[in-house]
Amino acid sequence: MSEPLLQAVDLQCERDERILFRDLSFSILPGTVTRVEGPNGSGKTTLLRMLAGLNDAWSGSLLWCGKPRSAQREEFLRNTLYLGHRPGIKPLLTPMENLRALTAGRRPLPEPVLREALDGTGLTWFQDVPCRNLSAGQQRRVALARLLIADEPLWLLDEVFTAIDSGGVSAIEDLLQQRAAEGGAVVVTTHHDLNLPGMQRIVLGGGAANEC
Ligand SMILES: Nc1ncnc2c1ncn2[C@@H]1O[C@H](COP(=O)(O)OP(=O)(O)OP(=O)(O)O)[C@@H](O)[C@H]1O
Repeated sequence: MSEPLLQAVDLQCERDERILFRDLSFSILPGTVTRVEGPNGSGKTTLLRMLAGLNDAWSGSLLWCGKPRSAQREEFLRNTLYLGHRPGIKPLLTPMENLRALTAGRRPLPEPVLREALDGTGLTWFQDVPCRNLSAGQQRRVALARLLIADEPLWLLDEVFTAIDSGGVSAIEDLLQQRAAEGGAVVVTTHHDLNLPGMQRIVLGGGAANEC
């Protein structure tokens, strides 16, 4: 069996004196898709932000490739793609300008590759329109174009299906499965009824947590 990319051991997180989850342990193996599920306010976004290194208010341990994540933060960040539940795009910039900004600081990608990614999300005719003039789903698609060019082995995706139409939903589901088939790992929160073959589930709610 291959080594986990990410391992969580006895995670606990408290918000406003309420325990969101405790004793939460799980492994994220290469080649897998994991869905974090639970009712509103159960801590899905909080957990994903913890995994992404964006929230330090927790206890327990997180290992990246078998070693404490804190000791190899740069390597972890280089190998992880996090998409938050907001599209995170700038309204005055065009989709192309946004995609360039979203990928800046990573491996520089030539313009045709970025253009192809936007084409792949159905934004061919909107590449030069300011994003504030796009619909909610189209704005989300700009952020999702990152998935078409991402080579990070670990994807942490918060509510990526929000505002996406049914054709887009199946395209994203295919992408997640493709990432796993390529040996990557995906952790996703969603209220959409995602049910991929072999999918692991982390169920939050009621102050306890289970891995299924
Ligand atoms: N920065 C913060 N400070 C204090 N409490 C917070 C903070 N962020 C989130 N919370 C609280 O933590 C709880 C979990 O929030 P979180 O956004 O993780 O839930 P969620 O499961 O993702 O919910 P939803 O399904 O509605 O998106 C909520 O009760 C929220 O009010």
